[in-house]
Amino acid sequence: FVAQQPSPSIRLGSTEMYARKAFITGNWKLNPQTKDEAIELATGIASAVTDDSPCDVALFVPFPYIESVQETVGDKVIIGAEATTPQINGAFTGGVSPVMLKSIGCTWALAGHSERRVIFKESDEEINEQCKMLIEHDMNVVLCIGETLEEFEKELVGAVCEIQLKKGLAGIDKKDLDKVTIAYEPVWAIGTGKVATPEIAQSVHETIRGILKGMYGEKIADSTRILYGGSVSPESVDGLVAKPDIDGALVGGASLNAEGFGRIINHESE
Ligand SMILES: O=C[C@H](O)COP(=O)(O)O
Repeated sequence: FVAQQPSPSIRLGSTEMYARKAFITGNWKLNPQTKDEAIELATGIASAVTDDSPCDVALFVPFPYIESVQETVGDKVIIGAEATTPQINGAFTGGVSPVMLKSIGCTWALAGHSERRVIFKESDEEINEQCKMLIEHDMNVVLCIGETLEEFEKELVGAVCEIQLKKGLAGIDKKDLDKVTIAYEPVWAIGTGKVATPEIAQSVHETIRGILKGMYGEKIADSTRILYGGSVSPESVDGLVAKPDIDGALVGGASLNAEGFGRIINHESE
């Protein structure tokens, strides 16, 4: 069982249909507070991943814990970074580059999380540089996109997703889309307990897949995994992942509880 390089799709016979394997991912954000707690949490999560689990599993964890957590989970869980710096070296205090991450065996990272966009003021252009640099170094990226509550209320969801997708993926070639996962995270649902209904999330995911189709063609759009993020819980996961265009979840708060996240990993699947 090797989870480090999940195959995003399986071609079904001679049809143009692609089956996307579910992908459950956790984002620990600025948690937990010590390395020992991180190892304990990772141990619990890894024990929930079995050969019968219906998905690939990844955890995006704070930089100082990456190596210890990788050792803890072995090849059961992908371990990635929560953010990266697109520059490779030089005077960029606090930066962590893809090359540094690769040197410790870490080949996955998030880009464009709304907390990076809002709190750390990362622009679409900077996020695009991060994505391109990760791909140039043969790493995998989960590009996060999503609208604010105000944009949602003004019915700008499709427009916002299109801008963030097109700017985030600008200059990224079709042949590299197998290294890209998209996470749709409505800002109003993050950490608020207000999960988007499966119907709302499905409708946005369908729109996102349509935008990807326009950018890269049907095959790429059909094989790219699109995750939902925003207050996903053990109770809400089944309804979300049952929808045809929701290929998994990016889970914040609920990934800090091994039992609950284990339930999300081992969600109901057909
Ligand atoms: O990256 C994860 C998202 O920000 C969702 O966080 P949440 O599950 O705590 O709402």
